[in-house]
Amino acid sequence: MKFTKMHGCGNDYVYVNCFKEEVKNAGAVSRFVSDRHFGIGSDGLILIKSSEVADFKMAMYNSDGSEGEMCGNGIRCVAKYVYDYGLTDKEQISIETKAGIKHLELQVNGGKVETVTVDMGSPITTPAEVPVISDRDIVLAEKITKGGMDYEMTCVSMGNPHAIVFVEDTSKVEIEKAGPLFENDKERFPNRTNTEFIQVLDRGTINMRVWERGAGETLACGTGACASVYACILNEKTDDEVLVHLLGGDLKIRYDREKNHMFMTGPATVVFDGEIDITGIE
Ligand SMILES: N[C@H](CCC[C@H](N)C(=O)O)C(=O)O
Repeated sequence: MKFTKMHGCGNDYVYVNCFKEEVKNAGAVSRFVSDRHFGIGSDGLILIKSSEVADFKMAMYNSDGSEGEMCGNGIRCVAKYVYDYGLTDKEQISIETKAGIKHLELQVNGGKVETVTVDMGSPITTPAEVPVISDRDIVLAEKITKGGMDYEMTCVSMGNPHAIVFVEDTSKVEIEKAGPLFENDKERFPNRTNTEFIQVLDRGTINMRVWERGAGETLACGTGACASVYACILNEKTDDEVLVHLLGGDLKIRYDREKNHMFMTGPATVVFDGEIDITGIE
C-alpha cells in the first residue's frame, strides 16, 4: 500500500489515496501502521476518497482503530495532499466527513499549500442555560472530580466529543493519569471523549494539551482547539479570536458569531512518501 506521511502541528497521520489504493479493514490497518515500533508510526490513518456530495471525502481512524467523525489537523493535510499531488487545482475545496461537509481555503505559495483555513462548522451545543447532562454536548463549567483532582469542565462537540477542563498550568497536568479517566467515563461519554486541558494566558491566547479519544496524548488536535476556544468564550475567558499554543505548534481559531461557525487556520506538512505491505491485515 502506497502512503504519504503528513502532520498538522505534529499530529501525524498516514494518508492513503484511495483513488489508487484499496484499504478493506481500515481499523486494523490503522492499528498496524500507527505502531511506532512495528509499523510506520502515527496517530492514525486517513483515507482520501471520492465523494458524491463534495470534492473529496475524508475517513479518519485513530491509532486504536476507532473511527473519528472529524479531524481538524487531518483535513488540512488532506487539502494539501489533493492540491500538491495534482488531484485538484482549486484553492477552495469541500470535503465530506462524518461530521458533515467542510469548506476549506488553501493558502498556496510556490505551487504548494502552506496553510489552510477550515470552516469547522457550528460547535454543537444544547441551550447553554440548560446544561443538559444526558447528551453531554455541552455543560458549562461543571465541577468534576477525577483521580482525586477537582476540575472545571465544559463539554462541546465539533461533531466529535470534547471535554474541556481549565487548569492553572498545563505543564503540570499528569495527562497519562487524568486523560484516560475522562476518555473512558462511559456514563458521561457513551462514545468516550477527547479531553483538552486549557490554561488561559490572556483574552487572545491559551495553552492546550490534549488526551485524544483512541490515540492518547497527541501534539495537537484541531477539533479540540475549536471546542476549547468555544468553551473559553462561553465561560467568558477569552475574546472570539484566539491563538492556541499546542505542544506541536500554533493554531489560529476564530469564532464567527454571525454564522455561529468556528474557523481554524494552520499548517500542513508532508514528511515522506512510502510503501508498506499490508497483506493479511487489509
Ligand atoms: N481522536 C479524535 C479524532 C482526531 C481528532 C484530532 N486529531 C483533530 O485534529 O481534530 C476522535 O476520536 O474524535
